[in-house]
Amino acid sequence: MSDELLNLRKRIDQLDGEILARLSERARCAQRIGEVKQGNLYRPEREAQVLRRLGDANPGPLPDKAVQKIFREIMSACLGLEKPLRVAYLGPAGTFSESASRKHFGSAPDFLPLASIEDVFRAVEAGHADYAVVPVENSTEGAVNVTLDLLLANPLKICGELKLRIHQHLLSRAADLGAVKRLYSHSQSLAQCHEWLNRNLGGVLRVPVASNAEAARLASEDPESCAVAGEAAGELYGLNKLAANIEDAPDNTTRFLVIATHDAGPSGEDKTSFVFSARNRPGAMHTLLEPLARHGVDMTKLESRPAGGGLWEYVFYADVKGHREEPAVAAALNELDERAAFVKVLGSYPVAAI
Ligand SMILES: O=C(O)C(=O)C[C@]1(C(=O)O)C=C[C@@H](O)C=C1
Repeated sequence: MSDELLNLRKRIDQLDGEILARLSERARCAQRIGEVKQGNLYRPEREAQVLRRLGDANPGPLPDKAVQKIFREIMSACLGLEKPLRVAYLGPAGTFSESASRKHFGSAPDFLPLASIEDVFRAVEAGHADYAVVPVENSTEGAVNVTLDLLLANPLKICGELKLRIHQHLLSRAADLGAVKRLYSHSQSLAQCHEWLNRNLGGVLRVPVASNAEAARLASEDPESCAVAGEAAGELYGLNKLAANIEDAPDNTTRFLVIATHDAGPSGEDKTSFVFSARNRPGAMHTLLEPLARHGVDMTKLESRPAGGGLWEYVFYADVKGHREEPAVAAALNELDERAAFVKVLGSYPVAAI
């Protein structure tokens, strides 16, 4: 071994020792915070501030995202010392919802895969889970209506959001595409990759199944099958990646919400989500949204859903920039409340930090 290599490794050992000593000191601080702070131990607003500050202060050469991932895990482990969290998601293990849950909470919590989005909401309401991660919209497929309907019907709040780039891979026990006779996947993933599949696997039978993870499990049992699924499912079932990133839209992304019995405190860069319904009168929508414009509140999303009560009656889901405790947002929501048939604030939460 060259002298230079030897010396560099010695330096790394020394630095690792220093990092470890500092990490232990940080963990003791977090433990003490857990004893002195009142209320919820998990503080999404504080975590978002830590991640943003470190992203801004990063001197390199590590990319901001890499630094933030490391600190996400550090905070996850520190919070685990204060209290292990239980996080519910739409299972089975290996789904994109699991990847989203781990991206947001790190690996310290106990993760609880459940059979439906309804079950996920119910688990938090019944206290079987502290938090839940649910998909709310996909850049190619649009809104996840079950989630929107449950947000309206439920007393639970939104305390966070995150975005996950959805990369679909062709996974199999087979060594190459030529040996494959059947393809399993969730219908949404088949839709997201149909152009690639038509070009490369036109003659192969496509079998829609309940989830990508289930598709990977089936492919692991039969070397003549393959699955379209994400990285996590492929690793869980030990499959070869025959082709990577086969999604047709290069920026395929799903937005997830974090659900709890409470929302988040102000972090300095927040969003507020609410649902409202309009009285059926000409110009009603303009009257309702006018206070937002007058108070300088930016709307980032507006989505309609049938109200369920009568034909052609709608509820509207809106996201605005800012926290509900900020004066402009509070004033605009108050005025909206006076004018609308119904308003429900779903929560204020930090804009996705990573
Ligand atoms: O600041 C706190 O309230 C902490 O508990 C510390 C800490 C952290 O590790 O930085 C851990 C968990 C919280 O969700 C936020 C931050």
